[in-house]
Amino acid sequence: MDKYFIIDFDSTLTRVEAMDLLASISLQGSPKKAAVEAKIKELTDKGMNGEMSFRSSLKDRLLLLEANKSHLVPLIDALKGQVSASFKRNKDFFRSYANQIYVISNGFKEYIEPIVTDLGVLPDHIFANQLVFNEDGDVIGFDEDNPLSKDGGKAEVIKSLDLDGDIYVIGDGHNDYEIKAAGLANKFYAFTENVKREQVVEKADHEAPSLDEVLFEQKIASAFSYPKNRIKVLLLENVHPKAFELLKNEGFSVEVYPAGLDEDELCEKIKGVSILGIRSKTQVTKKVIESADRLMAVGAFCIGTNQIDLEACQEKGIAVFNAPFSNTRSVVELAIGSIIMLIRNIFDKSVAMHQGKWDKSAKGSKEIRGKKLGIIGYGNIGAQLSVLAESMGLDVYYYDLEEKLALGNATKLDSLDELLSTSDIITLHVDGRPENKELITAEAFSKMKDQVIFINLSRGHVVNIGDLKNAIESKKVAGCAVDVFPKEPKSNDEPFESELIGLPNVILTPHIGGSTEEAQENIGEFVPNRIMEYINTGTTTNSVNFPNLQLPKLQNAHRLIHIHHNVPGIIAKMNQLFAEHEINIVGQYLKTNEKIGYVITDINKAYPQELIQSLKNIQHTIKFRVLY
Ligand SMILES: NC(=O)c1ccc[n+]([C@@H]2O[C@H](COP(=O)([O-])OP(=O)(O)OC[C@H]3O[C@@H](n4cnc5c(N)ncnc54)[C@H](O)[C@@H]3O)[C@@H](O)[C@H]2O)c1
Ligand SMILES: O=C(O)CC[C@@H](O)C(=O)O
Repeated sequence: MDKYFIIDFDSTLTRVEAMDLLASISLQGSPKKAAVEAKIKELTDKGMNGEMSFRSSLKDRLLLLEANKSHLVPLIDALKGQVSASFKRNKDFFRSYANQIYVISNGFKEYIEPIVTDLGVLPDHIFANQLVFNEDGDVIGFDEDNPLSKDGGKAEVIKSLDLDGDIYVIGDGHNDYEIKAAGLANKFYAFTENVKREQVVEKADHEAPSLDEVLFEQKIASAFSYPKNRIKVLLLENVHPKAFELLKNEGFSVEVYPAGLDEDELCEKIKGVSILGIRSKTQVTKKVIESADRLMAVGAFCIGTNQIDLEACQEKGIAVFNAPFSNTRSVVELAIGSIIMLIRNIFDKSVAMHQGKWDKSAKGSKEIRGKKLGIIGYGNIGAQLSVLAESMGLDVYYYDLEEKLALGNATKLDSLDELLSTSDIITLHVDGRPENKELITAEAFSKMKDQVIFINLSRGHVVNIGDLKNAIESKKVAGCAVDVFPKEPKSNDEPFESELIGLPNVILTPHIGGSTEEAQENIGEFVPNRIMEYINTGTTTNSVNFPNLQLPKLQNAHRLIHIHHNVPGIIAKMNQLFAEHEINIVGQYLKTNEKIGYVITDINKAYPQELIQSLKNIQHTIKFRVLY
């Protein structure tokens, strides 16, 4: 039995309503423009939602337009750039099914035809209204004999086509649903890539957020082996809206949640999720990973990844990405600001002023110039701080577990103890690895100079808070800034509790070292781009737990991704299978780390399903994915 596809034009095949676009062209420069456009939009929606008869909606809109034949050229040009993304990428479908595809629209043939014939729709498979012009070329109406100018017109046209086969309707409006309601279609797909009309979706047999979804459902080859809208993304902890926008535009189904989730909540929520986005609060534990049934990637929308069980992710073939330097500068600036505020006791002075107390005195206030700044952890943040601090006259010392290049005139110290005893100001910029738990305890404080300034913008568990409190109370520490805490509230609605509350010359901030608009927007762009690269091409650049592979763009080939435990002989077994199936390898890329091997194989021939199964069955396989 043949399959026929009836496709709507406005807001389905193109992202926009052509009449809205025509209005903005024809009313260009007119003082009425905004008001008329709004009215046209309202009439379009009413017609599409079924709140108003279609014919009246069309008539009223045309009257408002004041359009002329000359406006059609720029309209067609503009529409060419507005073809829906999933239609654009599935040109093969239009070619292969040309005899079975019809575009039936209540819009106008004058602009529909040039757009859809470009896609490969046959001219005699296009049904639409026709404009009527006067001798000056002004639009004065439409051909009222055309069935598509009437309510129920689409059904009438389809009936007249007398198609012998199954009929599938793809559209966003009530008038598309009417075809199914008239008993003329086997299925109505509510197309929601551009606009989602709840009243229409409710009545549809299937919601199609893209053409890929329709093709997947119909078992027809599509540009994507798996429709992106079936890939669920869960974004927690209020990540920047940019991330939502990018992932949504990519076609994924994205859910956002403003706060963090605890382990049990996340174990529940993670089911069906392919991409998880978190910040520093959500703990992605082994239990969470074990509950995840579809997870492919985790995005840490921050620098630190200590909140993620990276090994458990590796074991399940889940790639983890972060933003290693998007908020570096913000943390450094806060460190500099804190140093100056603390060394001058500014916060306490300011609080006193707010209480009406004037305490003009230089006692305990110092310049930073010439003071010894000790940086523990000379990574991206530590090193950048070193440069800025030096330019402000601080004498920089650092200690790092790894060999690091000293920037400017900074002095590398060989032990933590040496740094503790040398520095007037100590600032922590180590990562949150478990071994750093309580790196700074009473013992460390006892090795510091008296009246030291102490700053922790790294991770809460790195410092024993009780010991810090004692050091402040005993005046060992003259001032401190703490941005990170062993226990932090999950959201802004939870109260903050700490032994440090109320202590003198102590700046407490709610883990906002990296929370600037610039940094968050940067992160909101950086992490989704890494994840999308991974999902679309297999590239793992910047992954923190996968071997990093930068892959070439794929052309006319299929890409197979195989993730396995790093044991000898896997690639030989894979290639033996390719040889057995007489499949030519056009590119193969392998990279391993201590735990896993990551192999990408590009092949130039359609692959049989048995090959896929055999590749999955290779012992030590963790995950297998076909990209195209
Ligand atoms: N407060 C915030 O909002 C905020 C923002 C960004 C980053 N951070 C924290 O800052 C940390 C550092 O960020 P980064 O980008 O500089 O990371 P990084 O990985 O570039 O640098 C960390 C450095 O610390 C060193 N290190 C680790 N443990 C050490 C130890 N015990 N003694 C000495 N050196 C040690 C490492 O060798 C590395 O050079 C992040 O891991 C994150 O936890 C906090
Ligand atoms: O924004 C966050 O939640 C964490 C910021 C910071 O700790 C980081 O690791 O980048």
